Amino acid sequence: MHFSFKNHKQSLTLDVMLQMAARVSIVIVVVSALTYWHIYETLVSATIDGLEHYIQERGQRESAIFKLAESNHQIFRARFLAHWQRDFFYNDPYFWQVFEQRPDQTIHLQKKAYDGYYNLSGLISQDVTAYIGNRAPIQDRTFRKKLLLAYTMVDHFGAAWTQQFANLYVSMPENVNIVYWPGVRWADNATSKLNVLSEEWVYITTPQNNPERKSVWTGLYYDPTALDWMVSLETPIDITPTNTLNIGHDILLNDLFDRVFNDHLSGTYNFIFREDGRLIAHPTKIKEMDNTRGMLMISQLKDQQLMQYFHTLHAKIQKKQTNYFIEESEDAFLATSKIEGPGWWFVTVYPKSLLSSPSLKAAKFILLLSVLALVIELIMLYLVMVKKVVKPLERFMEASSAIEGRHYDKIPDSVLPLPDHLDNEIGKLAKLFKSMAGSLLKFRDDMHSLNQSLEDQVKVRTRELQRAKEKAEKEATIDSLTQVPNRHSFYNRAKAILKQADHLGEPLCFLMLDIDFFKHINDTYGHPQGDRVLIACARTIEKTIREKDLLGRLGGEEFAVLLPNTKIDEARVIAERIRISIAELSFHTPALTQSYHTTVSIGIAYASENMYAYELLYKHADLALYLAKQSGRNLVVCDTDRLSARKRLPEDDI
Ligand SMILES: Nc1nc2c(ncn2[C@@H]2O[C@H](COP(=O)(O)OP(=O)(O)OP(=O)(O)O)[C@@H](O)[C@H]2O)c(=O)[nH]1
Repeated sequence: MHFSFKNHKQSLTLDVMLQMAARVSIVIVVVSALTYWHIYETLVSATIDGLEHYIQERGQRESAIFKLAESNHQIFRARFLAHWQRDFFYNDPYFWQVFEQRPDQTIHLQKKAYDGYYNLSGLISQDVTAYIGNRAPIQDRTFRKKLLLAYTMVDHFGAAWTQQFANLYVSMPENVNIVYWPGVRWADNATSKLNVLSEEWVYITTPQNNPERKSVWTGLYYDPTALDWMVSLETPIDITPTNTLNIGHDILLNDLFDRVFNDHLSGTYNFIFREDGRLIAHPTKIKEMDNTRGMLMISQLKDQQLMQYFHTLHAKIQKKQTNYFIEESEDAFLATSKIEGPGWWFVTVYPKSLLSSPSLKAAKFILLLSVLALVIELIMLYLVMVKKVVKPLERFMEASSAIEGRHYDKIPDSVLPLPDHLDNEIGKLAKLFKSMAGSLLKFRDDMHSLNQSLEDQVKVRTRELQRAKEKAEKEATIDSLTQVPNRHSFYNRAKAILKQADHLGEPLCFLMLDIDFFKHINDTYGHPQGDRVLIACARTIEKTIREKDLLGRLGGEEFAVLLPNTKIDEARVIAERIRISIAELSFHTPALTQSYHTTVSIGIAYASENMYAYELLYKHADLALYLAKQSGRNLVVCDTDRLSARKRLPEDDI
């Protein structure tokens, strides 16, 4: 049997597979989405932890140089004041051995202070230049003492600190600057026009600009002498409120910028800004910074993303007094740490795409694996469904078709095997199906037997009915006593014969017989004897007439014989033969004590031409019989005899 399916709803396997595929697909999508979400959240958490460590360390690292500068200045100031209070050794000859006055009245250190010479301690002094404006109070011994102590300390400390700093200098409000700067003869070419008080690194230290008298930082600037980005730390030393000086460090920022730009986590970038919105370092804004010589405000840049970062971080800095934190913006995590000293903020921009990308990759991988697993599962399901469900169902369908075709025996006999060996529901169904087919088979056989039995009964009953019918018919047409046609039957048959004779124009005779004195026999010998006489007369008449002749009992002791194709003379011969045969019969009483005889009277009517009517023949025969009775009985009288006798008999006798 072949089953074809127009669509999946007609195939159990396809339907189940499609439904499963649809539901599992939803699960796969949900699982993939959850995987993405879980990995992303895990990565975010791990990244934030890592970033906190990173930014903390990075902040400390980038702050180190600035903190060192501040530390250096504290040491320098303490040492300077200590020397001053202990009345630092000073004498003019020594002062003028290292300083010199130029024609423009400005005072400089002698060239040897830069080129190198053995000082009073026997050590080499070098790399120091100095400029003292021509209006400085050089006549003031205290001023000269301040200059010499400052020079001596710059000479001593400068060499120790050049590893980390470009230089060390001391400036004074009297238009003085003494600089230790290897490789840079800073003051050599300075003329009287130079006023160091106009420089930021000096004027920010004045009591007006720095009333708290603490270390202060200049802004970022590009130093044309050093060809480097710099920031300077200035620390005031107040010998008295009016006698002051400042220590200065120029901190080269190239290394810092280089680290900002190049030392970053993979996929991230760093930038530095100042709390007031000034951009200190940014890998993509170098050109703008050069153009503005380090005075670039973030708001000047038309960079919406950077502005957003700044606003986010600024709000956070204002709110939270902490040196490092992680802030989340729309598209990135902003790991931020304060750089101690100049009050800058170091920011690492960690794009969220760095996290979403691996999360998406993992989710895609899970999705791919799941789809692969689904395809394999569907193939397995298809194979299992075909083996475990479809094949058994096909067996059931074949078996059902067999039952529909009434071939019940094919199932219990396992011509169409059902999976009744299985222990599951299909196995149970198969057993039930087989049992049902067995019941149907038994029912069919029972029905067949019952049918056969009914058919046999019907046959028997039909035969009985036939016999009864035949008997009834016979009883209806045959006289039960004499077994010859009764009056009614004789009449019907005689009419048919008469009709045929009339049609053929054949001659025909009608005999009417009546046993003589029959009442006497009954009365004398009993009614049963009378019956025997009637039977014997009938048998005798039968034997005497021809096969084509028709005998009938008209009633009582009266018989009639129709003789077809018989002329009157032939009829008379037959009638005489009957009369004689009966007369010759001998009867005995049951006890054989007596014997007796009987006779018959016969009337003959002849049918010819227009005489074929039964009633007419009957009447004529009856009249002839009457005449025979009247004439003495045991006689044969023809109708024609009666007519001739008529002439002799009165009409009333008829
Ligand atoms: N045993 C017997 N008697 C019958 C049967 N049918 C009629 N009978 C009797 O036949 C007798 C006829 O008597 P009747 O009509 O007087 O005629 P009959 O005695 O023969 O006198 P005739 O005909 O004049 O010679 C009656 O006694 C009837 O009871 C029958 O089937 N069996």
